[in-house]
Amino acid sequence: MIRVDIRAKHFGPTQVLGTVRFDIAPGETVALVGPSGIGKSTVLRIVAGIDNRFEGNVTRPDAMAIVFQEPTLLPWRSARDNLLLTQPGLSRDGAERALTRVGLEGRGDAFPGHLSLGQQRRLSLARAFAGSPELLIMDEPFVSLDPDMADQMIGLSEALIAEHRPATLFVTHARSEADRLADRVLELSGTPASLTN
Ligand SMILES: Nc1ncnc2c1ncn2[C@@H]1O[C@H](COP(=O)(O)OP(=O)(O)OP(=O)(O)O)[C@@H](O)[C@H]1O
Repeated sequence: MIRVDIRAKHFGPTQVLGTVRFDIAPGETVALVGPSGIGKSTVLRIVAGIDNRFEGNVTRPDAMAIVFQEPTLLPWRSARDNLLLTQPGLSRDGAERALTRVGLEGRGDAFPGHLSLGQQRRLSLARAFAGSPELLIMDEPFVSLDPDMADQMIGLSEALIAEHRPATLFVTHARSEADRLADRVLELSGTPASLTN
């Protein structure tokens, strides 16, 4: 169980978040929506443990993966090494299977710069799921993709989530994405932004 209990978050003198409280059950997918600048990424960073400067508590599992807006791949390492370096327990065969699962069969030796943006995003997804995360966090993972590619990536994410069943929290601007992928949609509102659910 992921338990988020944020009571306040300030940037300098500005209070950005008030009470933000929600749980995510194992296997549940939750979308976080709200207007631009309200604090969605700030909530994600706190839930992920990247930002510890807030008032409140977050209970999260150790096995966690984060997918950012832009693929954060190591440019001088092959696609295979991008998986193996972050998942040392993964075998070479396991890496090949993970690449094949996202449509990158036989591309293990390719460097990220030689992959298309869509392929880089597929590799990021493969890397996120390779560690069998109990908690998956995604920050606008489908933004700036053309509609066809966004549709493919959403479909792939949906399938991987169904196979691995992590608790998933993702931010999106697109209500259609939230409705398609999420079991539950949480909306941040107000100043400072809050949410109790
Ligand atoms: N490191 C920082 N220092 C100061 N202010 C910040 C910092 N990071 C974010 N903020 C401010 O906190 C507020 C919330 O930002 P955040 O990025 O969480 O919003 P968001 O809802 O994710 O926005 P968007 O949908 O546009 O990505 C904004 O007013 C932003 O300017």
